[in-house]
This record gives sequence, C-alpha cells and structure tokens, in this order.
Amino acid sequence: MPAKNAASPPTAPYDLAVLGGGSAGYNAARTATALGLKTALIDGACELGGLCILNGCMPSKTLLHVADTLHQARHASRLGLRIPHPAADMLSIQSRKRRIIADFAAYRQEQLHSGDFTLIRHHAHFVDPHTLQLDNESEEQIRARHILIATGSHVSTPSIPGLAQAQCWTSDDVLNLDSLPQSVIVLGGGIVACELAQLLARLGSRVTLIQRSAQLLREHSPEAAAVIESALRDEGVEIITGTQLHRVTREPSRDTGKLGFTVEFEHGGAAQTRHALHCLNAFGRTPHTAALNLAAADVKTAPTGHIRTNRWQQTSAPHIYAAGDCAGPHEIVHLAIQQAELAVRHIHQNPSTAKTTKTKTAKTAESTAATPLKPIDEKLHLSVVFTDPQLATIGLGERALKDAKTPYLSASYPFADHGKAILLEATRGYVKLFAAPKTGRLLGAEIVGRDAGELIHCFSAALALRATVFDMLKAPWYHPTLAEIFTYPLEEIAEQINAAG
Ligand SMILES: Cc1cc2nc3c(=O)[nH]c(=O)nc-3n(C[C@H](O)[C@H](O)[C@H](O)COP(=O)(O)OP(=O)(O)OC[C@H]3O[C@@H](n4cnc5c(N)ncnc54)[C@H](O)[C@@H]3O)c2cc1C
Ligand SMILES: NC(=O)c1ccc[n+]([C@@H]2O[C@H](COP(=O)([O-])OP(=O)(O)OC[C@H]3O[C@@H](n4cnc5c(N)ncnc54)[C@H](O)[C@@H]3O)[C@@H](O)[C@H]2O)c1
Repeated sequence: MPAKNAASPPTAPYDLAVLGGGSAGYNAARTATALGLKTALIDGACELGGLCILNGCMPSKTLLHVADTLHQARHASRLGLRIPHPAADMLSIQSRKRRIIADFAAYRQEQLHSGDFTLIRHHAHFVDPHTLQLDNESEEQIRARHILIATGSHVSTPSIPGLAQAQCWTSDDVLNLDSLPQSVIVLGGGIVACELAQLLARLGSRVTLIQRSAQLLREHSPEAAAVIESALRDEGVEIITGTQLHRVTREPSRDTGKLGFTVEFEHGGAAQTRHALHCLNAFGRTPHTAALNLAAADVKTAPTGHIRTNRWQQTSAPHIYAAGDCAGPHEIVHLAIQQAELAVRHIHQNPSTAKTTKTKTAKTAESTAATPLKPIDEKLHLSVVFTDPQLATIGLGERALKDAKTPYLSASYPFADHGKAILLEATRGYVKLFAAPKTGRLLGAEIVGRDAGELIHCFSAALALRATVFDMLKAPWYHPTLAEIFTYPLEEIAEQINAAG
C-alpha cells in the first residue's frame, strides 16, 4: 500500500497526536507514553470514556445480566423453586447501571487526565498531513510527526424511505430507558439487534425483529444462527427474515392516538406491515471519518467510509495510522486495542521516528519495545454474541474453510447430551471444532450455549499457540464442568486422524 514515508516537519512538537480517546485512542496514548513518545490526545466528546464504556459493551452487558436473572427467576419452577411475581423495576435497574458505568467512566477519565500525555478537549480535523486544527473558536493547530486516527463510529441511517425522518431509537436510547416500552420493532438482525431484542423481550416488551437477510447474524453459520433464532422465538420475539423494507413512518395510531411507528416491507412476495410504539434502528455503524477532512492529509477511505490501512495500521499517508471502529474490519474492543498498540509500536520501531523525543518513561518501556512486531492474525478472529444462549467463535469457520479450499476435519457435540448442561437446564446449542486433517492442528471453534463467551477462551489460547487436538487432550478437564464437553469433539477428531493412519 503506502509507497513512501512523508517527510516529518522539523518543528513538529509532538511525536504522536491521537485523534479520539475511546478504547483505541486511550490505549494508543498510554502505549506511546510508555515508549517515551511525546503524545497529545485530542477528544472533544461531552463525556470522555468512549463507546465501550459509555454506550456499548459495558452498559449492554450490565443490562443483559439483569434480564438474564429475571428470565431465570421466571423459569425457576423448572428447578422446583417458587419465586412469585419476578418483575423488572426499570428505575432501579437503570440507576444501578448508571452507578456502575459512572465508576468505569470516572476511572477512565482519571487515566486520561493523568498528565502522562497532553489531553486536548476539542474535536479536530486535518489541515495538512502533519497538522490538526481544533474545532473551536481559537482554531489552534496541533502539529505532530505521526497521527493516529481513532475517531470511532456512529449509527448508520441507510436510505430507506422515511427512516431518517422517523427518528428511531438507537442502541443508546435502549440502554438508557427508565421505563419499559410496551412494543418495539427492531430493524436489523446483527449483534445489536439480537442482544437488544432479547433484552427488551425479557424485560417485558413485545418485540418484532425485521431482518433483510435470510438468517440472523449473517456473518455466522446458518446452524449457529438457527439456535439463536429459535431461542428468541421461544421467548416471544416475532422474527421476520428475508424481507425488503419499503418505508418507516412515525404517526399517531388510529386506535389510540399515541405516536407510533409503522414499518412496511415485502416478505415472501407479499406486502406486510407491523406497528409498534417504538422502533430501534440496529442497521449497523458507520465510521466517524466524514468530518476529518482526510483529503487534506491524503488519507484514503473505502466506500464504507472505513480508513484503509495496511497490516501495521498505516494509512495511505504512511505517518498517519488508524485503529478501532473507524478502520474496521470488525468493530470490537479487543481488536481496537490491538490495532492501536500495534500502530504505536510500529511508529516507535520505524526508522522515520528515530528523532522522536525521549522522555523519562522511555527506559522502563524498553523491554516491551523489544518485542518483535507481528501483524494482527485474522485467523485468530474472536467474536462473541451475548444473547442467551451465547454464540462465540474463534478462527476459521466452515464457510471460510470451504471458501479458502482448506482441507479440514470437524466434530461437534450437543449440550443436550452433556451432564453439566443438563443439570443447569442449559441444553440449547452445541460445540463444533475444526482441525487440520493430518496434524490435528486446531483451525477454529464455534460454540452456541450457556457461557460460550467464556468457554471460547479454551480455544483462543490454543489457536494462538498453534495447539493440536492431541495437545488439548493432554490437558486435564475438570468434572463436572461445561468445558469438559470439548473432550468429545477433540477425541472424535483425534480418532479420525488415527484411523486415517
Ligand atoms: C450497543 C453496543 C454494544 C457493544 N458491545 C460490544 C461488546 O460486547 N464487545 C465488543 O468487543 N464490542 C462491543 N461493541 C463495539 C465497541 O463498543 C466498539 O468497537 C469500540 O468501543 C470502538 O472503540 P473506538 O476507540 O474505535 O471508538 P470510540 O470508543 O467510539 O471512540 C472514539 C472517540 O473519538 C472521538 N472523536 C470523534 N471524532 C473526533 C474528532 N474529530 N476529533 C477528536 N475526537 C473525535 C469521540 O468523541 C470518541 O470519544 C458494542 C457496540 C455497541 C454500539
Ligand atoms: N457482542 C459484541 O461483540 C457486540 C455487541 C454489539 C455490537 N457490536 C459491534 O457493533 C457493531 C454494530 O452492530 P450492529 O448489530 O448494529 O451492526 P451489524 O452490521 O452487525 O448488523 C446490521 C444489521 O442491519 C442490517 N442492515 C444493514 N443495512 C440494511 C438495509 N439497508 N436494509 C435492511 N437491513 C440492513 C444487516 O443485514 C444486519 O443484520 C458490530 O460491528 C459489532 O461488531 C459488538
């Protein structure tokens, strides 16, 4: 990709300017400071903390845990328990969530204000390849040898008639509800749609989910998506897949006069409509790059708006890097952090940065700096959907293996036949493993079931260390645990290899 390194201006006061202080930006600034780079972090958000802490992972998982507990209480009779009238108290649920999130945010804000790097509380945009101008009245300019763009993403509004005018809820609105909505239409069938549809249904709303593709969670296997779909349907969510949306309208209901939403779509060749008092736009997210004037820095974007980067997170302007949601390809936190840290280490090791300022902390970071750099390995892609059952995958799945014409062996085992899952009443789902035919080297794992997001980590370490099914079978597996289910597919693949001789 990038052909040549742009010349650094001699007067640049910062070694690195980081644009955005979310998961990617904060971790870039922290790493850069530890490596002795003179760093500025620029973020004009009203509240600092980033999407994950304020309106993403942490609030959604706090609320999903509450909804899960309520669901377990409502179904406690199957365990022989009598728990009369479990119900959601939305004000208490919300105030607990706000307390937890406020603590996380305060801690992150303390880290950002630590003084290790310069924190500038304004948004900014490029005026040339080494200069950012603050979006305030002073129009102050910040110059740096290197710049890392970590400006995140915002909710997409695709051009569906009426959608922009209807002003649907976004995930932010659902995560901040103080009262229970009576009915909600969820538009989209990705991770946000599935997690929040189940959240709302479990708290007591009537939920209809309308999805364009033939299956939910289109990036996952049809087999895994079918388990999630049947779990959601069994909990009362109406799911309509394979649709084409025609119009979203917000208008008073003819029966009650209350403002509500009407969604018109085509399904199975017939025109259909659904009405609800609320509507959630879960159509995905768009990189936050349009306001950055990237053209002034010669930074190229893909048609999706994502900033194009090479394997070191360098953009088309080699002294400018990008990490996190604004770069993709996956919008998840551990990847945003990995990308940011990789970019900063690359800046530090890159010969063009030899003249960077050495600060007091540089020495302490020497051992970390010495670690040889490795690009992020897409074959270790880890993903978790926090529905119940959860869906977690690592490495290559069946579709990717077939597309790449990679030979593989696979074996699966259902939780319905596993002792610990039976006693937990958690029999939905299965585990499935993929391994190389001759060596048994693990290539991927797919888990749908209780605690899949925890269980997948048995395989994230295994894949990173290039373990084989034979290595995994040397490990002790405690009884009775959910994790010991893996011994069945591991043994089955080992037997297939041994039988092939
Ligand atoms: C509902 C929901 C649930 C999620 N759950 C999970 C989960 O369970 N696990 C997971 O891994 N991921 C989850 N994600 C995704 C995850 O939150 C994001 O991938 C991650 O937070 C992105 O981090 P980031 O640093 O790229 O962006 P952000 O955290 O969005 O940070 C970007 C920062 O840039 C700043 N900024 C923007 N423009 C400018 C500018 N011009 N100048 C200066 N600063 C600017 C913003 O103010 C912001 O602070 C979830 C997302 C959502 C919406
Ligand atoms: N557990 C987690 O790790 C987690 C949880 C929540 C969100 N996230 C991240 O946040 C990001 C956003 O999640 P999301 O679920 O909003 O996005 P997504 O891209 O996963 O899903 C978007 C959905 O909207 C549908 N869609 C998009 N445009 C459409 C159109 N014009 N017409 C009809 N349907 C359309 C797609 O088919 C898809 O079902 C994801 O990339 C995800 O990685 C992660």
